[in-house]
Parts: sequence; C-alpha cells; structure tokens
Amino acid sequence: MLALRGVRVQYGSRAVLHGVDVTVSAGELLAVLGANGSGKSTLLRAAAGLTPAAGGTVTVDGRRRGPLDIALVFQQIHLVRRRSALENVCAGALGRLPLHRSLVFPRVVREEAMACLDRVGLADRAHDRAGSLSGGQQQRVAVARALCQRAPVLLADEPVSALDPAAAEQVLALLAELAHDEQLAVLAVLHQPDLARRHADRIVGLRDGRVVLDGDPSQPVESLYVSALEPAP
Ligand SMILES: Nc1ncnc2c1ncn2[C@@H]1O[C@H](COP(=O)(O)OP(=O)(O)OP(=O)(O)O)[C@@H](O)[C@H]1O
Repeated sequence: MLALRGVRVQYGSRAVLHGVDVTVSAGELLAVLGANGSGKSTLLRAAAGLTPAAGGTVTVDGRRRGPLDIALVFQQIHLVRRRSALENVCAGALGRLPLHRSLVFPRVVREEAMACLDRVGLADRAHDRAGSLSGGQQQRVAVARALCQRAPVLLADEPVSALDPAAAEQVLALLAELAHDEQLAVLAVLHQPDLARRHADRIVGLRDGRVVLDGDPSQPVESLYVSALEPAP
C-alpha cells in the first residue's frame, strides 16, 4: 500500500499541497482528478520523491519509500526510440542490476522483459524499434517497462492524455487489470472523469491543493471543475 500522510509541498513561499492524505491499496487503481493547477502532478511527484515535501510522510507497505518502490509512467512517453521495444522494457530492470552488466542485458532480464511485453499484449512487436510503434503501443511499452521494474507501486501522470479514445480506453483497462491481477497499487492522474468512472476502483478529487472528495468512482465530480469553468472576474 502507498500512503501519503499530511503531505505538504511549497514552491517558494507558496503552498500548493496543504497536508494531503491519500492511500492506494495493493490491487487498486486510484484515479486523481482535479482542475488545472489543483496539485495533481505535484501530489504524484511528491509521492515519487521527485518533488521534496515540506512536511508529511510517504510510505510503501508501512516502510519509508525506497528508490525501487515506485515505477512511473508519464504523458510524454520517454522511450529510446531507436532501441527495440524489448530493450526499452529491459531498462526497467536497470535499478536492480549491477552497474557493469547494465550495457548488455542478461538473458534472464530479457526473458522477464518479454513476459512483461506479453502482459501488455505486445510480445509480437518486441524487436521493432520503439519509435515505429503507435502512441498507444508506446505507452503500453512504457507500462511494460514499469512492470519490469517490479515495483509494488505504479504512478501514472496523465498516461492517456496524448492518446486517441480507443487507445486511452485500452491503456486504462490495462492499468486496472495490472492493479487487480498483479496486486499493484496504481495511482493515475487523469483529465477524463468518464475514463476514471469506467476503470478506477476509487477516485480522489483535489481542489486548490486539498483532497475534497475520496470514494466511489460513480460519484459526481463536476464540482471539481466549476471554478475552472467560471469566467474570470
Ligand atoms: N516547479 C514549479 N515551480 C513553481 N510552481 C509550480 C511548479 N510546479 C507546479 N507549480 C504550481 O503548483 C500548482 C499545482 O501545479 P500542478 O502541476 O501540481 O497542478 P495539476 O493539477 O497537475 O495541473 P494540470 O492539470 O494543469 O497539469 C500550480 O499553481 C502550479 O503553477
């Protein structure tokens, strides 16, 4: 389980997360919703340790978060385009390989990476260059790479914002399936309440750096976006 307790983040003198409590259980896909600027990415970055927190704690399975505990997937898919899908997935294992072996991936890692690619439905594209795959396929390779990291927590920041509706649906379904089948704790920042409703087990809504709703994905979320829709005074 991923647990954020009382997490505060400041940029300069400006507080953007005001003591946020969020938990994600193993086997659960949590969607984080909120208007632009509400603090979703900051929450994810604080959970991953990419942005320092001014207060609060982040734990994974009750322990202080370790460097290999969290795998990340972003909207901008950071694959090495000239390398094969398989090599990109192997890179997920880098954190647990001895440094001198990092340039040539051992067979056991290649086999595990192939299993991860199979898990996301892309085993048949393993030897294609990542850059030759569609956006949706590339995002699935990025998810496979995260799987190959063997982290218990997967954080995804707007993982489907650059994808067409069919690919977005497929990637969200994949994230839900991985949460349920692999018992991962998955947190996805989303801009599409409908996708959250269809695929998430729970939603958290942020407004101005505070959690203002936390619960069933079928609950109304329109209030999160009201201020964003109001005309400027
Ligand atoms: N590196 C930074 N330096 C200063 N302020 C920042 C920085 N990153 C984010 N902020 C501010 O923190 C607030 C929350 O930003 P954040 O990116 O977390 O929101 P968000 O909900 O993810 O927004 P969006 O939906 O637009 O991606 C915003 O007011 C933003 O301007």
